[in-house]
Amino acid sequence: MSYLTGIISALAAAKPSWFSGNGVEHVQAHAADRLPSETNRIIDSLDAVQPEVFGGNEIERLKVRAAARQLLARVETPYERAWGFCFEQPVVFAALQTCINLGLWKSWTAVGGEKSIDELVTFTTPTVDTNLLRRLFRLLAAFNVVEETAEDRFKPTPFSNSIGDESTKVRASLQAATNQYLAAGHNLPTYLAKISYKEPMEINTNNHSDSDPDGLNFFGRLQKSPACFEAFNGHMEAWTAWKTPWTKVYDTTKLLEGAKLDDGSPFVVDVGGSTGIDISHVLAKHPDLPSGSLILQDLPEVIAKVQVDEKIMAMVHDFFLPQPVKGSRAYFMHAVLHDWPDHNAKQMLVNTKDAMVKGYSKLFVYDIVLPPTGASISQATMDVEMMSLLSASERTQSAWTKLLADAGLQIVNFWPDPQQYEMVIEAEIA
Ligand SMILES: C[S@@+](CC[C@H](N)C(=O)[O-])C[C@H]1O[C@@H](n2cnc3c(N)ncnc32)[C@H](O)[C@@H]1O
Repeated sequence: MSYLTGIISALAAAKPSWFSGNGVEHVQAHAADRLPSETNRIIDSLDAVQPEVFGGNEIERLKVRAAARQLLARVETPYERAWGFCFEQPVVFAALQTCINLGLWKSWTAVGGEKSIDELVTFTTPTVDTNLLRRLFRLLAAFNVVEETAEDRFKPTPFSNSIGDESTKVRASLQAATNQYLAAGHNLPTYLAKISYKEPMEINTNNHSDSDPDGLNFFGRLQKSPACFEAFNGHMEAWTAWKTPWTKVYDTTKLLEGAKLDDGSPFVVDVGGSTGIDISHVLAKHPDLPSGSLILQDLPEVIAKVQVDEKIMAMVHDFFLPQPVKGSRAYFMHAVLHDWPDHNAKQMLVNTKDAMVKGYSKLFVYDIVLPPTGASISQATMDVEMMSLLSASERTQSAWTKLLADAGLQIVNFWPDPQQYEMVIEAEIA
């Protein structure tokens, strides 16, 4: 990976001082022939970074992504950074959502190809004013959402195509932000002042309910609005699919040793497992498991829509009630405990522990473990989003250790994913 190491070194080398106060050099990157050779060399190596160079290696791609974001933080002036956060991002998002509302992405992705602005207008319902769409597309082209090939002509990009391709759940993820995340984020500073800057801990009356038109908390809103429910579950699917499958982080083959499988005993119970991506990873890795030994649990409205292999049993279960599946070899919770403050999370853990058999059952929690320093953008964003939406949080290693100990469980090991985003926490009855 020496090529990639070279790229990261080039990214790390670019510092504001390097431009010697020449504002033009870092603004007019395309006027390469007028720039000094060092500038050209750096721009050339940045331009050479294409998705193909990673050969499908996600770890290397994520390293370069992080370095590129750090590069911008170094090179941008404080004013430019502020402008990006507060002036650019809101209108780019507004343009993306408007085109979702008009059905443009879906229609364009279905046929594909470069289109004129007039052809793009025909994809919209209701029909958008041509000049309105031109203005939105000018912005989207500047942000590389679409490619501008000539005046009033645009090509789709992998990103714009993915918004129009429902299977990617990118549209659902954007829509979930419009439905809930943006209003809550906008409200957070006011809400924190209102509660005198105490750390939010209330699950019913909280920042989300403060920003919701009917005063509902996050899950209450999902239950009331099918559109919010659909968007959030889509976002969950996209997020879970983006992560490393837990069966690649912890070797589940170890669970087969000593497992009772021939008497109809449960093998893995996925608690709050949503549409079943994680439990399906177990079946994919161990296709010979007996029918019914893999169990997916979630709320009734989620289970009603689940489509999993017939070997997986989908079951309605509220995790604040006693766990009805006793003595499973493993109980698994992915991105579930991070939705709840400690006192609620402890209740869920106690309910699980009470169903476990000491010395046989294991609990696996797959969640972010915040490092003492240097949390990534993805980890730290998730932590404050949890505060904003649910009065919940991501946890450090010591917070996990304490939470599990309070529920009568002890941690056997932390298994970090190769992306360095989450860890599988292996635990058993203390
Ligand atoms: C953040 S999602 C995680 C989903 C899944 N484990 C994953 O990682 O993709 C949280 C899940 O908890 C479920 N949930 C919320 N409250 C619940 C409850 N009281 N009982 C069971 N499931 C619940 C939601 O429906 C949702 O599927």
